[in-house]
Amino acid sequence: MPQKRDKKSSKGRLDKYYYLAKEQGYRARSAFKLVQLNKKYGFLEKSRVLIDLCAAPGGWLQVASKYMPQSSLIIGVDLAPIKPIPNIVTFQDDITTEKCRQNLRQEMKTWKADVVLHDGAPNVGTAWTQDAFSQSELVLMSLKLATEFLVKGGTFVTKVFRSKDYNNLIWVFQQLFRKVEATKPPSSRNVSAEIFVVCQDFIAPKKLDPRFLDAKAVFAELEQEEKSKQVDIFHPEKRKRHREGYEDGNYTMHKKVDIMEFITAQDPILVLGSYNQFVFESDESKVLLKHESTTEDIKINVEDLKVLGKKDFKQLLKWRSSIREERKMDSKAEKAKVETAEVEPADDDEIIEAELANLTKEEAARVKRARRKANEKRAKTLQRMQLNMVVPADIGMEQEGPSGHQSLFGLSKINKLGALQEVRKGDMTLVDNLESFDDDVDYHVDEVETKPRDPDEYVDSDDGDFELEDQLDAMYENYIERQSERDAKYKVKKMRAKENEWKGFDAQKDSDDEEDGDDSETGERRKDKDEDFSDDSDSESDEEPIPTLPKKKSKNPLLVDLSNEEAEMKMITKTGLTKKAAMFFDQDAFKGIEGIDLDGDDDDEEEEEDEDEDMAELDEDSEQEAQKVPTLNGKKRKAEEPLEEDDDESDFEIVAGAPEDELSQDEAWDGKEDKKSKDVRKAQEIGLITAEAMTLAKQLANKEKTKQDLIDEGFTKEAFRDKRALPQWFLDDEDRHNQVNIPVTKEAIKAVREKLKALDARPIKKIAEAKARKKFKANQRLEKAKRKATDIADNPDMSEKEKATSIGKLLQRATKAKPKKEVKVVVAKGSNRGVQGRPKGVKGRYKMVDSRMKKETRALKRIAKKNKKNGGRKK
Ligand SMILES: C[S@@+](CC[C@H](N)C(=O)[O-])C[C@H]1O[C@@H](n2cnc3c(N)ncnc32)[C@H](O)[C@@H]1O
Repeated sequence: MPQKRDKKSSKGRLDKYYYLAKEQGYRARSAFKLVQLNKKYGFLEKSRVLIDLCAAPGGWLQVASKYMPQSSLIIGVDLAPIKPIPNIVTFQDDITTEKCRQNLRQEMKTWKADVVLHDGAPNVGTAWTQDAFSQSELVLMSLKLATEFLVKGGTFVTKVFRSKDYNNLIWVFQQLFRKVEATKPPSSRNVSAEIFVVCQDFIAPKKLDPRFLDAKAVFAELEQEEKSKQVDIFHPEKRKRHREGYEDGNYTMHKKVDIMEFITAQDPILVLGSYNQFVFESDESKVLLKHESTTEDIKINVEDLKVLGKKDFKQLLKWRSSIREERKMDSKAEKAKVETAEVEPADDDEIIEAELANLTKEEAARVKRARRKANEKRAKTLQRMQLNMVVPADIGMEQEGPSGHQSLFGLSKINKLGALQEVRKGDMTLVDNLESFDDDVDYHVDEVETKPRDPDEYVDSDDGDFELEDQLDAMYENYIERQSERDAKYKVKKMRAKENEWKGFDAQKDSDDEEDGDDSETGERRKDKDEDFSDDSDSESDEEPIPTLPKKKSKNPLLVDLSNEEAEMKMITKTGLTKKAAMFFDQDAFKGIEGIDLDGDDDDEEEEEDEDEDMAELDEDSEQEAQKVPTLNGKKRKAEEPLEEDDDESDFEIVAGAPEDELSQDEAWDGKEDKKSKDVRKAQEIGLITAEAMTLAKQLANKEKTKQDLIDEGFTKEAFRDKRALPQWFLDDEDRHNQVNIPVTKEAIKAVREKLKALDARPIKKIAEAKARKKFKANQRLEKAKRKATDIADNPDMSEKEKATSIGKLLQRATKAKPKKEVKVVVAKGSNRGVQGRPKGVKGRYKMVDSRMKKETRALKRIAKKNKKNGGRKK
């Protein structure tokens, strides 16, 4: 059920002045208007007598009493009752009446007022029943009272609304005061048409022409040229809205119209902007009132259109759309009719020009959208970084990367035509076809993105709506892209289990078909797979990029030529390693290890940057290399051999949910097949997990050994031993004593230890998240306190000392740690003996204790003490 809208909070009514007023005990936020006016003109401090006309609820009176000298005479009058304020005289009257004048006279006795204030508004507190003329009249009436009670040289402060009468009023003020200034204090809302006129130095003429204070004479209509009010039907939005005053010829402040006007209007936005209220008066609209889609929210919203928030606004437009749709008011025939009736036939040049203009506009919109998307993405990443949820390395991987030659696959591009699905299947024909009409892809994209808007669509969903749609689109695209990325990663992981070398899509096709089973695999299932890997990608920085492609130069626009990069990779560094190898050993895990510290040139920043960029890829390669080892060791299959997915003896068979086995990870590498699957899987996931793997990887990278050497070494007598017929006791014995002696270097052991240490030190995801959350909340608290402190600091109404204490208290509150929750100790005796779960009458955290536990704790303490005495030696 829709929530009732809180009128007070809409339009940001509860702004900082509202809170400040609350904090400082003012009855109304309007008090700050007088504070600010007085700050500018300084009339209160030097006054002894003040009259506040239209003073309820008394905010201005409070300010006056605060700033005026003690024992000043302050009188407040209003139609509404004013709650008593110490040392202030208040009474209830209509300031336009003689009675009010008499009462004032009585209170003033022989005194003259130094200041007369007037903040009256006829509409306040009631419905908008009065018109602007009454407001101006009220001002004139207050001026009349001011002229009667003001001392010569006194000040008159009044609120006026910008209207046709404004200039006339100012002219009258100028005849009676030497200095007249109109001003809008910062606390007066911009959306309000009110301004304040401060009239200083009252002339106090001996004789006053009564026409100055006669509304009829002052507001006599000036002869005005009746301007043509032709509405530009092609650009209705250009019609100037008189936000801060009244439309010519229309002096009513509150305008209402039957809701059918809004429903049937060609431009509903214009109607919305022109009226204050929609009413259900006509028969047709009465039917609408009972319509099921006319919710309470809609009914409330239409009561005051000037305070509509964006959500309300959209809600109202959507409601209008639904009604129009239901009544078939948007039929194309009708639209066409309107169009043909309104649009004049244009010549060819005009059409071309219009089209060009349209295209430029669309292009600009597209660029803007792209920029916004990029900004959103960046903001999101930054936010995640602030939450410590990512490390910079992650960011690099999340970035789309420069479009064009840098990115490996144009996944988003091929995805546009559903080709990604085909690629998943391994069918490259569609993708290859793309090559020939690459431009078309862009064309299609543009066409989709910049489809001209239906005029009614425009009307029915404001600009904000489109922005929202765009944002959602951006998020969705981002999501899809990530999904395809993950799909690729998923495939890579799977493929790695079967294949040593990437064969390209074509070679991969068959195995992929088998592997994916039916390619019509639902999105649901694919999502599941993604989820399996999602933890990986979210929490680990070592996300895996797509494997390198074959060197064969491909003309396919979707494939990036990496030959140059590969050549670069092969460059020999000063240390004698290939650049690729040097970069591999530049990883954190190898830092500080003498033998592996291969960075020969620390100062070469450029190279370092390059290395950073490619690190992920290299890491991947190295992992692949390392992961090939168990395959080669355990089973003699040549790297170049095609895969046989269904080979039962495949070393990389991943057993789903295989039970944990107790074998050491090292054993994963020595060719033992059955129980090692878990270790192999771990090795696949984590990469270089063992010292042996490190050693082999180092040897490979240093070119001490070739792949062939490793394959050859894999041919041991152990590798071919058929263990199926052997008894378990024998196998266990063999496992224990017949270990293949693999030479492991000191450095490798150290590196592995470092790596494991780093892994241990890394908090688990949940802890990291909780920490991030805690930090985020603390930041928020601090931000809030800062905001409040700024408000206090800006408050002109507080002394420096007051400000300092308030801010101090605020910060103290913000930084104060929450008291630790107490744990109640409950002794398990009496009614609590043998109680399962929470004992009766115990709230919050508790701990059950019993006498046995007490004795045991004491005994433990005693033993510990004894041991300490004996220097830790046991007897
Ligand atoms: C904006 S409020 C004044 C707020 C006041 N300055 C304060 O700070 O609390 C306007 C007031 O004008 C009063 N008012 C309007 N017409 C009046 C009239 N003819 N005579 C007396 N008061 C009137 C309303 O009752 C309302 O309380």
